[in-house]
Amino acid sequence: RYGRNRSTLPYPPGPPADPVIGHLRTMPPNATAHHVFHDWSQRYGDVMYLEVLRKPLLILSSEEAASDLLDKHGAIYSDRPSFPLAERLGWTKLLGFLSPGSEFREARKALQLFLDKNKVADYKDALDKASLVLLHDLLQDPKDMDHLVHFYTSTVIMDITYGHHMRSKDDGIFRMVLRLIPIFKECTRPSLLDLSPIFQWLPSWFPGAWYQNFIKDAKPILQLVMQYPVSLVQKEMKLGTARPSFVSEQLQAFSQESATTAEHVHEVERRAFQIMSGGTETTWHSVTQFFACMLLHPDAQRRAQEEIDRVVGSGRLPDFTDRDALPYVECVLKEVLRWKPIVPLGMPHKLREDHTYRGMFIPGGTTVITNTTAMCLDERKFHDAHLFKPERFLPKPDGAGEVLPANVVYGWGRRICPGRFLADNAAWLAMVRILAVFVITKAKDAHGQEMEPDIKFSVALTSHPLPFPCDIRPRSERAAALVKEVYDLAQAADVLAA
Ligand code: HEM
Repeated sequence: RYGRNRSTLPYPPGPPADPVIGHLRTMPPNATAHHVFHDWSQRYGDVMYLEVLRKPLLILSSEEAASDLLDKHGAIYSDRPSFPLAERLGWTKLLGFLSPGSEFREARKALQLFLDKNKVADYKDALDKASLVLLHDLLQDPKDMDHLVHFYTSTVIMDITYGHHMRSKDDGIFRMVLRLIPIFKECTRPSLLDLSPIFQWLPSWFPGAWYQNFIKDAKPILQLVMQYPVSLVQKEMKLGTARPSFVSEQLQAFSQESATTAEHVHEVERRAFQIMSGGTETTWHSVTQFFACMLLHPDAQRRAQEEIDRVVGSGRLPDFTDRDALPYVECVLKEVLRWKPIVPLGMPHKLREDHTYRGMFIPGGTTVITNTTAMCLDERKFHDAHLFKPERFLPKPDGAGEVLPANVVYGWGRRICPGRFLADNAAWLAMVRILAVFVITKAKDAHGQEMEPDIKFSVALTSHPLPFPCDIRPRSERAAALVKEVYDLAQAADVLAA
């Protein structure tokens, strides 16, 4: 039910446009769009309207506007725009890209049940083990921090999703996961396909048709990563050796309903892949970003460590039972997520039918972008928003009593991130244990001079700090010995259980 209503109501404001092509020339590149949209929002307001080659685009830069539209009018604001490159990769039936309907509801329900707030308590064991490996490996090879953090988040996801126990970085499935990193980055890059499907027929040598080779190379990798781990679980189920996991639960559920068909198996592959693809990289970004924040803000690092020492002492590692007693650490986690949002422009939604908001007309079919960066830098909500100040979240009078709504970080309405409770637990445990054991300081150059960190970010759909030098060492010999002890015990228990 799309229609134009120009005569009665104005469109939301936006920057000046060219005839016919609209804002095509003014659209910023992906890597800087969040900053440019933030600047524009200061001039044109928190509800901005643009058109690129007649395709309508709405940019929401305040929590109020996003909540009014995407939460309160979720029935019409929960669709996704088309992602031509992702579609050509065969991702149309992945939850993140599905339009609302029965397939969406079923897939969403399966993921929500598996990642629900109470259910994620079952994964604390997996997090505990994976975090011990992270601490242990950081002692051995601190320079490999970024890779080790990625291994941590991947280990957790592989364990709970496929029951696959990754023992080393040479694990075949982990090596497959690594091959996904450049693919995920490329698939949000604008291409000629965004302009018209006709460009899918261009030959790969044609200028600008880079995506042809990309699709050819990426498709078999994606197919392998989707199918292979599920096929392993199927084999293990036949042998009776499968560990409990999302995939084994789903396959069992399908087989109880009726005879399992190839389409059932493909559906399980897609759902599991969606957990893997949504869950490994995002949490990885947040923990690596935490290292950057601690390096840049030694006072915050010290204050969090003092709190942990006071509450937990030095005789054991912190665990989830300590969480409520560590309010400052909680603030550090929130500030890491606010200061540089992991998903700087959220994931776009699409409006299904014409709508009126604050007396302005928004046409059906509009792509809606939530400018998370602008919301996190909103000075009305966050004093000195550009500064990293965890205490802003402490209640008054110790802090400023500021609040970071979960939606701002994890999205909106019917599309809110289903993995948010797991992400929160995984990031918290890694951060609190790293703070308990390590001190993160500036690295020194060959002349013994401290190197001033200049942290830059690689931004596509998600944002990740580019490699930065830092020194990560145990806070004391006791702390290092404790990690080794607990790690050895956990390994021994694992061998016994296997
Ligand atoms: C710090 C970590 C994470 C952040 C910041 C994050 C953020 C987001 C955001 C902003 C969205 C888009 C919501 C919207 O459309 O309004 C999203 C969607 C999604 N996330 Fe996450 N996420 C994180 C971790 C995870 C984890 C651990 C999983 C899975 C285990 C996951 C699975 C998903 C899925 C499947 C969707 C698509 C939902 C849909 O389209 O209905 N995410 N996430």
